[in-house]
Amino acid sequence: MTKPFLSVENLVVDYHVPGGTFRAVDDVSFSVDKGKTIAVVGESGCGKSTIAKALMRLVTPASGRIELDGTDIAAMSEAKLRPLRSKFQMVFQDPYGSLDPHLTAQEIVAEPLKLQGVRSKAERHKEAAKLIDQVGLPAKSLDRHPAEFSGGQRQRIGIARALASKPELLVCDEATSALDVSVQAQVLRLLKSIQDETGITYVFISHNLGVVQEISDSVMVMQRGKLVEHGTTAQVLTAPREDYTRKLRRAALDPSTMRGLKPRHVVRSLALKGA
Ligand SMILES: Nc1ncnc2c1ncn2[C@@H]1O[C@H](COP(=O)(O)OP(=O)(O)OP(=O)(O)O)[C@@H](O)[C@H]1O
Repeated sequence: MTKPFLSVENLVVDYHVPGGTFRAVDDVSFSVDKGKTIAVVGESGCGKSTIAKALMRLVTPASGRIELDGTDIAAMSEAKLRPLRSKFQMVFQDPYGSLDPHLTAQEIVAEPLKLQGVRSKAERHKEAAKLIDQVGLPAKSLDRHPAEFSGGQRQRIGIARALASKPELLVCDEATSALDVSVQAQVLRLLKSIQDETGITYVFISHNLGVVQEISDSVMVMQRGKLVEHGTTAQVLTAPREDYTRKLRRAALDPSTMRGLKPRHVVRSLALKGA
């Protein structure tokens, strides 16, 4: 059997808070094979973004292992991490806030290439233009600034920037949540086609079960820092084993929380009701 591309074992993440520590992720283990997508779901504050930050090593876990292609990065020093950082990248929820407003789209996408040691500016810009084309933006986008793009287009620039360093793992933290439903569907299609082409592995954080159903092969459900259920997307969404997952699914079916689901998702989600 081949080893999973990402293997997380007994991950614990603590935050320092006044008077002590707060355990945001408590003994969480999961794995995902190369070229597959795992979704992380759960209510607000359950620890989804903290898992993303730990995978990116933006926070240092208190304990546990994060094996990326066989290398444990959980406790690695920044100096040792630096050459590996291009392997794992992140796409954020806010496509505007995460892009430098003073740079053009081409400069934004070219920047990671500088960090990777591509010395020639012409070379960096050529590669950025290729990536901008790959994410479906027209060539005339190259000289524009973030303010001149729509939310969906900005998210495409964020994806192109994340792909510039040819990562093997992309963590998408609510990457489509700020987008309206049709644009959300386009960005999901884009992510899927990139995965088909490159074999990239995704960790997809979302509160939207419709989106999760669309993109992921497996789902892990978090509650108050703990992993409560983990299985294939079909199993977790159609035949959840845990009450908490059933509650999340019911909440997703509630018309007041349906905003953000495209009609196809609503139909599918409703179809799940009888399952
Ligand atoms: N820097 C921090 N210091 C202290 N506590 C934090 C910090 N960041 C997050 N937390 C706490 O850790 C818990 C998990 O937060 P996290 O952002 O991972 O949740 P989440 O599931 O991503 O939530 P949301 O869906 O609202 O983004 C929350 O209780 C949060 O208040």
